[in-house]
Amino acid sequence: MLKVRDLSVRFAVRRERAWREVAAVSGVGFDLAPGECLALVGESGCGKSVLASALLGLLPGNAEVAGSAVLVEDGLDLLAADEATLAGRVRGRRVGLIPQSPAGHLTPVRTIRSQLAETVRELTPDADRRAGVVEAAERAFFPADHLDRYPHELSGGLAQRAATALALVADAPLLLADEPTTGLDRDLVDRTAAELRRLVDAGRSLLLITHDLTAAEQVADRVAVMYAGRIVEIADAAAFFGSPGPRHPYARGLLDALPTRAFTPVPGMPPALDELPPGCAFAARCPAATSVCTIELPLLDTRTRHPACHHPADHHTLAPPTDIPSHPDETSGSSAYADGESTDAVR
Ligand SMILES: Nc1ncnc2c1ncn2[C@@H]1O[C@H](COP(=O)(O)OP(=O)(O)OP(=O)(O)O)[C@@H](O)[C@H]1O
Ligand code: NI
Repeated sequence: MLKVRDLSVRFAVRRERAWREVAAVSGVGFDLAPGECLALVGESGCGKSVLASALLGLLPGNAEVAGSAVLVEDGLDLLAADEATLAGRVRGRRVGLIPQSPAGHLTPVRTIRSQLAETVRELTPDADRRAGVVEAAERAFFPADHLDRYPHELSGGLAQRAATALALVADAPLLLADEPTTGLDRDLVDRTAAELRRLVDAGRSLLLITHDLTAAEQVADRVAVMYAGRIVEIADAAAFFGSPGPRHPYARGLLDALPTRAFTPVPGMPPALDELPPGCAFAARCPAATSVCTIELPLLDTRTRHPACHHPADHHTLAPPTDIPSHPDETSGSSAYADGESTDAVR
């Protein structure tokens, strides 16, 4: 469905009377198949929404985009397409967006019913195939008795559901959902996750951007972990959330931060994107970092799936299951991470 290669986004910003370059997205690549959901996870500010905006041509004027994002069906490169093509043929029709801040995507002076009705008319010109407004609302669990309200009369969760309903009208084959479960209670999160999964099972491709690892686990086939603008690991969801778990120390840290797991947040903060260090951007926070990490930038190998890390957890040296007698040499050190001499440690 979609092939993204070497996608980078730079913002020019003025700070203290000098121009600086914000490296919001760097060298991102992934494929997305029909009937597949890829979850993009990572801390606030790591570049997830900028990536989605780049795919839809919705970046502001101070952004510079490089790379390609090709819709496989007809070879259209979303990054090279002009605004008329994107507005007339792509957005809403071929690529649906469930936006992160629904307020900005709803028209303030019109009711939800009128906005849905217009979108239904515009995107399904064939009257026979046209879904009713109530039906369109129901797909996103938007209650019919709230259809005559204006956006400002809705709670955050209801505005999110209205924006989701609008995004689903055209049955676009590719969906970008940017934090679609924000502001929803657990029950609605589960229902939204189930509806998204149903769309994927019906053949859509879904890029699910989320902080919510529990929602990602419910919906995704694969997980891409983003840190400081780069994808540092891509893994099958079952292996990522189950056994043997992710290999990148940051990805392992994200899971350990979950309340259902160790509940220990990754210490420290990500670096500013306008002053990234020369080596690994995670090195300063990483339990496995050594001197090479501060010098040499590790890159994800999308073919071998080797994570962007000099010392990834080596699944072959993870502690063996307790029912199998282990060789003493294999368990000494007991670190999940490969090698990394302590004399070489940064911290
Ligand atoms: N127009 C802009 N000019 C300069 N920097 C920008 C601009 N838009 C976004 N950025 C920067 O790009 C980085 C990535 O932002 P982005 O919104 O993609 O993060 P995110 O991963 O979606 O975070 P969140 O989970 O909070 O939504 C941030 O550091 C942000 O400040
Ligand atoms: Ni975002």
